[in-house]
Amino acid sequence: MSDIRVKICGLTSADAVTAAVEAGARYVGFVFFPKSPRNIAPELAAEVATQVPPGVAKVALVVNPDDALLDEITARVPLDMLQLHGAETPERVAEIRARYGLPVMKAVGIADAADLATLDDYVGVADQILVDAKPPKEAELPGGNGLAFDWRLLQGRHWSVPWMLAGGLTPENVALAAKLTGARQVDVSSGVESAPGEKDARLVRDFIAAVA
Ligand SMILES: O=C(O)c1ccccc1NCC(=O)[C@H](O)[C@H](O)COP(=O)(O)O
Repeated sequence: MSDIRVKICGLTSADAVTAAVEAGARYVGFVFFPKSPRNIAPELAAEVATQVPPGVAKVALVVNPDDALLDEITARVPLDMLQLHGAETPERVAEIRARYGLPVMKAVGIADAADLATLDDYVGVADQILVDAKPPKEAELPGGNGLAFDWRLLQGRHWSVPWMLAGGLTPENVALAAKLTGARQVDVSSGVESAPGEKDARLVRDFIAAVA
């Protein structure tokens, strides 16, 4: 048992949540970003979140959120963590953490070695960091693009907060990605879908089994 913790992100239905939980996911992610094919209404997220058992963290993914959006989501949905996936500054991360009393995971996009320095800005501010692929300039979405970065960039890197590897992970490549980077937590969205926003229960099982 490798005990790598898996986050399945972008769940949009009760069936998808059940598939993720039954397969052994330790985190389930809900995307609150209207441009995304994985966007979920707070009402539906609230409903499906109630079926998530203790021990599985319910994560709300937001992009440069204002307080009104966060007020609404946190009031309606029983959450365990906020994932900030935009250009939130360390100051804004600290503000959100203090205002909502929830752990915050800050996503940072990586394309080359220079981007790694940005991660350090959030250590000591965020509770966790999500090391993701940097989206292409023309991308509609700041994440969830199914693109990987060069995992060798992370070799020999250590952070004093828990971190998660993301970006283009699939059932086929996740074991190698974890081995090369030393990641103990991994996050996936597109790699376990049959179409954008449609989680495939078999791919979810295969992904988690690949790092079990
Ligand atoms: O998934 C989305 O649609 C999305 C929209 C806006 C910001 C982030 C988004 N997704 C991020 C993730 O699902 C993951 O945290 C991560 O980026 C992995 O995505 P993928 O490469 O698709 O596995």
